[in-house]
Amino acid sequence: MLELTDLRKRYGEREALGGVTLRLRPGEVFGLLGPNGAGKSTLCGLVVGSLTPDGGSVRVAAGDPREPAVRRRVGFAPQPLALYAQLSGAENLAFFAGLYGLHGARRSERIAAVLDFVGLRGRADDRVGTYSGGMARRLNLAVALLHEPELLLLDEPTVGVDPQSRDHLLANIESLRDAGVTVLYTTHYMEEAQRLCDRVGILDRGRLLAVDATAELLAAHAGAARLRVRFADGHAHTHALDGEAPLDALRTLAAALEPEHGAVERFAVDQPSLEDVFLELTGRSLRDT
Ligand SMILES: Nc1ncnc2c1ncn2[C@@H]1O[C@H](COP(=O)(O)OP(=O)(O)OP(=O)(O)O)[C@@H](O)[C@H]1O
Repeated sequence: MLELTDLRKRYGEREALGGVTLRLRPGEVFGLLGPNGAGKSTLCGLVVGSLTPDGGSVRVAAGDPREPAVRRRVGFAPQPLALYAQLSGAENLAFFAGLYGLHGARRSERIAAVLDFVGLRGRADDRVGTYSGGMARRLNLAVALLHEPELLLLDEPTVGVDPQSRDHLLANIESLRDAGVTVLYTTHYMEEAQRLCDRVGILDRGRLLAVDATAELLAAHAGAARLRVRFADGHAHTHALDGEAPLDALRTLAAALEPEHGAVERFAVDQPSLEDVFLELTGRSLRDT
């Protein structure tokens, strides 16, 4: 559905993408995970044909995304909102529907369908300037879906949105996946990627460091789950579980350390996360970048 081959992009001296090769399978939700500045927006711009590569190629359904017929197969919800604040939600949709070549009854039908899908029918006639950040993000998604794209690009769709809109957006992406839409989803929220994505690519400084199913990435790079225990005197102990049952490990630790540090006061099991994968691959924490 989407095929990137040795894709390169520079802005002057700055290399934004340094040779990215990636194939998205039809119907998969692919998470492109990387910190600010990793090159995620640049990659999206190249896929929708708004940027021109300096090297390599982008193929969408075996075509060039700069050709209008190919571009129409792609929906894009960009990170900077592409909406008119002074128009209502419905007027924004009508405007973009016109750009996609949707007219008459088909246009009205698609506008109603996407408004329902993102849960904004009740606010359709209000000016977008009065929307919350989360509602505007949902409308941004609605615009991207008007022409029923086969490939949907979502560039950080949940940044700065309230929890309710975030849940709505994530549920929307899940139903798009169920409907067979191929989704390329960029984020720096690893828990979202873990929840939604069939496969994840770790992008850092313009390079794809790893691509695999989330479970495989965790198994290969995130290490074991960890048991954290805190004792009555304040002593804290962390133990890598490595296949051991947490309660067995807790009993062993308690027997060994309680005589010196007093009773176990608190304990927790930390499951490995994509954050650990990022840390292992880059030596940096995703939160600190
Ligand atoms: N128009 C531009 N001119 C110059 N440099 C740019 C331009 N757009 C992006 N860059 C630089 O290219 C690199 C990749 O940027 P890009 O926006 O693709 O990253 P990103 O992963 O989407 O990050 P963010 O989430 O912060 O947008 C960054 O170093 C950025 O500063």
